[in-house]
Amino acid sequence: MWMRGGSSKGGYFLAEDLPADQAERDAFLLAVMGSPDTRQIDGMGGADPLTSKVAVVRKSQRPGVDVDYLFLQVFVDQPLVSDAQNCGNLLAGVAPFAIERGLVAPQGAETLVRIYMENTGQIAEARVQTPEGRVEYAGDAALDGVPGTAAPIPLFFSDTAGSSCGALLPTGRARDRIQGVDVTCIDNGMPVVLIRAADLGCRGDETRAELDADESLKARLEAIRLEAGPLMKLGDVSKQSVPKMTLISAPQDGGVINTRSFIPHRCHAGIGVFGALSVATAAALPGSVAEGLAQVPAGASKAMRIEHPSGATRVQVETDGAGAFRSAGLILSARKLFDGVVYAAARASQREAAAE
Ligand SMILES: O=C(O)/C=C(\CC(=O)C(=O)O)C(=O)O
Repeated sequence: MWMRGGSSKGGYFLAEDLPADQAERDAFLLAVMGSPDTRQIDGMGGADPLTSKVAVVRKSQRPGVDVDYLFLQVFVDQPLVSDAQNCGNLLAGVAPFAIERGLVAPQGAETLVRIYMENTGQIAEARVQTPEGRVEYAGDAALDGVPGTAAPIPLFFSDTAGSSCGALLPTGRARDRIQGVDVTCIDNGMPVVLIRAADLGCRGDETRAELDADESLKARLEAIRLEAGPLMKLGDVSKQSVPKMTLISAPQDGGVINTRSFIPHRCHAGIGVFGALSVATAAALPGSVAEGLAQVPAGASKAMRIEHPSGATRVQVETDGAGAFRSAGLILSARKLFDGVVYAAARASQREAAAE
């Protein structure tokens, strides 16, 4: 099934429909998307990292969990399929897909689906509108970066710190200096390196196209990223899509902070879901590079708008007495676009790349 999940789009597969062997599975998915090719002309991918994504879903054997979700990023212009990151946007489509495929029975007007996120070993809860026992996609929830409105899918997370790096602050510090630039390395659902835009000669409000065209900026970011990877306990990240690199600047539209995120080689049209949560966490962290830029609301329960090129992502955060994030929620939506048969035959080069 092809679905929009949040502000991303991708293929949703039942685990049992994919080859069990990982190299065969990856070769098949490269062929499905048409990678590597900047246009992905021979496949379903949309020539953008945000539309070259896969969700693999299965019924869960874990107590209290309905389905397991594995996210796979299929690179556009490299023969790589990576499970090293999670994706909160495709996550929005997992619960409707699970109901559509009969993995979860509808429970009345609204169905709660508990999802184990295999990439990070953490749990998310999603609520899907299911009047008359069927998924309702139409509704009035708007998402910046997605035209129109759709039925809201509230998502809730209570345990996202150290998702891939093992600790909220993987270097043990709120601020590090890499390649002469102050950075904050953080992982509250997504490994992210925050850098003040001004420290790299940027304003922070550049368009996605302007930033994507800035080869010297991208080279600088990549050099910092390759050094940050091992410091963040991610090892060699040269063939990985994490950590994400986020330029921050003062909010321009009443939000907490303004962002431009590289995921990691192209600028995001908005910001990832867990990326936004990690940035929100850094914004509230004393000593981070966001200090002096971020406008963080007072109180234990915080409505935080993270500004990005398409508008803002709204995250509702609950903190404990000491100000540490305890849980977070946000409202996304998803839409079923197509359900059918995808035709793909891996070429020898795709099989060889996937076997490496
Ligand atoms: O950062 C990326 O690669 C893009 C994402 C990931 C995401 O959703 C997240 O951070 O949770 C997206 O917008 O789909």
